[in-house]
Amino acid sequence: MKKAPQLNQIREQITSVDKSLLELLSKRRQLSLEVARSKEIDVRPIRDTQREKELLSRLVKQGREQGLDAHYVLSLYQTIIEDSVLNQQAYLQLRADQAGRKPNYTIAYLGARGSYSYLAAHRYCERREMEMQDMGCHSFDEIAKAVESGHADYGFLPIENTSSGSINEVYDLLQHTNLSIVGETTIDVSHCLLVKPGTSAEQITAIYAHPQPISQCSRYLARHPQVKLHYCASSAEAMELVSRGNNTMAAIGSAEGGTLYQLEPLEQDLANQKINQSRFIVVARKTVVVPEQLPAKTTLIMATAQKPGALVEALLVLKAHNLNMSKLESRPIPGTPWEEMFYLDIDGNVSHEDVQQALQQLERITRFIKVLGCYASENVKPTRLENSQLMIEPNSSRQALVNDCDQARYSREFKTSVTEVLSGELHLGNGSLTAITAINAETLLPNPGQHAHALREAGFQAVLINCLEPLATDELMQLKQQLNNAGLQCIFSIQQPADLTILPAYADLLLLSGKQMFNKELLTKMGALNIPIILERNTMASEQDWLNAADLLLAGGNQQLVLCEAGVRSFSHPEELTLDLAALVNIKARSHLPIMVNLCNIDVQQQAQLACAANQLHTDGLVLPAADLTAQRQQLAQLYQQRCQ
Ligand SMILES: O=C(O)C(=O)C[C@]1(C(=O)O)C=C[C@@H](O)C=C1
Repeated sequence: MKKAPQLNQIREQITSVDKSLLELLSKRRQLSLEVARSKEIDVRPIRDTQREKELLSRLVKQGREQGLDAHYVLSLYQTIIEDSVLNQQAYLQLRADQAGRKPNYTIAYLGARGSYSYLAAHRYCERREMEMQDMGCHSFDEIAKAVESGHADYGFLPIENTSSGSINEVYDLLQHTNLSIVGETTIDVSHCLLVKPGTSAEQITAIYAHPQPISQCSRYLARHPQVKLHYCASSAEAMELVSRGNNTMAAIGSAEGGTLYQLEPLEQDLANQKINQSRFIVVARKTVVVPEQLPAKTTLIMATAQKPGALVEALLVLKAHNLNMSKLESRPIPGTPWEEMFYLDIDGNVSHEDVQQALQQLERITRFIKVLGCYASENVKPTRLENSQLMIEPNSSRQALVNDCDQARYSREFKTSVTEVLSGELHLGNGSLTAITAINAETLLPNPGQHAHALREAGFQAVLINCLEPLATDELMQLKQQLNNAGLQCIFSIQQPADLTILPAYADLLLLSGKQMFNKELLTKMGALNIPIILERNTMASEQDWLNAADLLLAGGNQQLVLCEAGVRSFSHPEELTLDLAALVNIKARSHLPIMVNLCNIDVQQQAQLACAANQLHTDGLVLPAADLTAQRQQLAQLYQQRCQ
């Protein structure tokens, strides 16, 4: 028998190859900095996508000759180029700020060493070769105060997470502080199960974690129901507790943070979502000037006039100046019910003419407007290659994994005209507002005919029926008939796979509950139906997850699809849902599918105001919970009127 080569010898060779790879990567970084120096003198933009395309297509070709597949080479180099661009940006920004350079900087952040905020701050400083003195704080307010009072030079505040959405507390804080946003940074949040060395999985009886990681790892935790969960104020506190404890305890945190507490990762990638990232903003007392060559982002807050269409009017100003809005968020103004403050991120430099002009125009049509900061954008969009360049060679097993993003069925590239979904008098996607009310079957059943007419008269076009208990087929039939007789469409919600065996026969439309959004089998089955489907977003789903689910459904053949935003989880109040209004705008830009908003799971106090905001942003439909019909009739009249203006 042939003798197997010695494992140790092969590993030694791998170690030596890895060392050479790192040396080469370091050399490439140095060269990239030389390029930045040359661009500083010539005043050329950092990003040169033409050069990147040439470089990537050559590398993909050379990689193939070495037996490496195109996607592997492409994703490796996209990471390398992102690093190169961010280093060049950091270098040029530093050169611009040179006059104010200090030997070291005090950085205020949430939690203690090892927390995700600490890691973000650490990485930010490392790239800028800034000596960091860390100042852990207990709250966002404490961070702001530390910077305002001069005890810290910079503050790091988490602003959004790909799984749990915007962090409202930080947005609210920005309304009251005079600090400026001077930078941003995004980190991968990779949750691990951290234990004391020598601990085995069977020994663990308690897990310590911050509520945010607990909600982001819910599926992993559900697989271990016997383990007791302990909520902590920060990931750092959880790690500290475990480091002082015994082998029955584990913490959820990053592997990097764990090393600071002598903890080892027993399991990795615990989060429900594969891509889990957090974006932080950096605040300081003084503004910075972003050099010409850097892609800049300007964040502003504004309160629009109290009249219908005011927000759209403001957004049209940005459009007229060709300014892209990368984020839109709304928050209530404390003490002024029904009024809200909008937060906008614009791709543009505040010192540029187009941004200046847009701001002046906005000043004329808003009640309040303030620039929170202009800073270098760290959103490095990867350069893509043509699909033909990435075509997988025959016999490659990776072919099935190719996700042809440019040709995604939900995208505007795939279909230029907006999809219109018609069912009876309900018309979604034609620019008008459709109003749907959500009611439990038990409420409707005693007298469905009378109920249906009252709902129609109040201004609704459809009823979303929730069945708390399974209904008999004659009851289902009765509900549909009575609603249809009153001119209303009947929507049933699919909460679990079994619902699909009965409900389609008695519904005009079906709503797939967000809870089932990741259920591929169910998506495929609903894609095979010839009945309009409303696809609700899962509270933990990113926009891309949601669109991917839509794509799977469309692939089944059913093109009568409507998306429905129903709220996502946020950092500050993970137990409550936050309506993601920016998703409404983003999805409309990316997809031809109609999109509506379900307010049933949102805090009652905020529903009226959010309905107004969603209407101003041209939502195709609104789902409102059952309420007093006279009040709802008035609300709908106002919304329809607002829409016509
Ligand atoms: O060639 C350049 O101009 C560079 O700045 C280097 C580099 C790279 O890392 O390869 C980085 C950014 C540019 O967009 C293109 C290429």
